[in-house]
Amino acid sequence: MKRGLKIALVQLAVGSDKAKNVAAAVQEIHKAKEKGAQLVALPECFNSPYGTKYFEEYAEEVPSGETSRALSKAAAEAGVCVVGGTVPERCGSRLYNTCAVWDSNGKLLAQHRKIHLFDIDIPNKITFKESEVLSPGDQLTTFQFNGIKIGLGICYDLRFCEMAHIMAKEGCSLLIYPGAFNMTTGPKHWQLLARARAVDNQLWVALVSPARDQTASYVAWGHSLLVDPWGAVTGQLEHVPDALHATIDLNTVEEVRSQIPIRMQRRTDIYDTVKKSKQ
Ligand SMILES: NC(=O)CCC(=O)C(=O)O
Repeated sequence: MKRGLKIALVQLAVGSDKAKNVAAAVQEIHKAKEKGAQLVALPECFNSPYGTKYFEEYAEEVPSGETSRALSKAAAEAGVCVVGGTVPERCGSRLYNTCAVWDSNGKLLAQHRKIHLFDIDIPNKITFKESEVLSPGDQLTTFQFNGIKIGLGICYDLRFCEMAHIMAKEGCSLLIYPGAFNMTTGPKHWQLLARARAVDNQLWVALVSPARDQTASYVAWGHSLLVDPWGAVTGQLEHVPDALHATIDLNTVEEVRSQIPIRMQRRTDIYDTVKKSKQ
């Protein structure tokens, strides 16, 4: 018997008009529902241009801000789970890069703050320092929807294999990363990292990017994609606004895990990946 979850990865065009960005997201959630999606995932930084100079201006409280309220309402009206990409979140004097997840009644299911901030310096290519304005989150985030345990990461979080490994160990069959790689690292690492996390952990991996805007100060790579637990890319968009529809088949997770049983073959007497509990 096929046990599946129908998902839509929505590669939104993001501009400087916040209300327009949010309205476009709401419209795409309804469109995805019409095409049969049960879970709709949006990109990193979908209500604001991506860049440290924008975060303060576009930031809102989560879940009480206007973007959260619009997504919660859209999730309830469409009757779908919404993995709400990310927004710059204001919490007291701090800003975070945050993904909120809404169930099909519009109730907040999960809230993940990006743990690994995007601070890189590739001379003559790209220098970016999220930590100039953002604070890092300090916990891993998983949630259940329709009997499937799903783990969340945000963009640069994808580079950290320990995080994915722990979420897999905690029972996740699907990891979703709203992300916005760029024109330097995107072609080199975007698909490679998604396939690596999928094959290492024998689960589904979905990456959701904004569409590319050549006029933006940060040009996103696009290419939202889905990788299966064998490490095969089962669907990938180009760089223009679009949506990827697919079914997450849980049988594939069990098939790979039983046929290649690395989960039982780890030499944890020699090494381990442990989750530290917060004091
Ligand atoms: N928004 C991000 O975290 C970008 C990450 C990225 O581009 C990378 O190469 O990593």
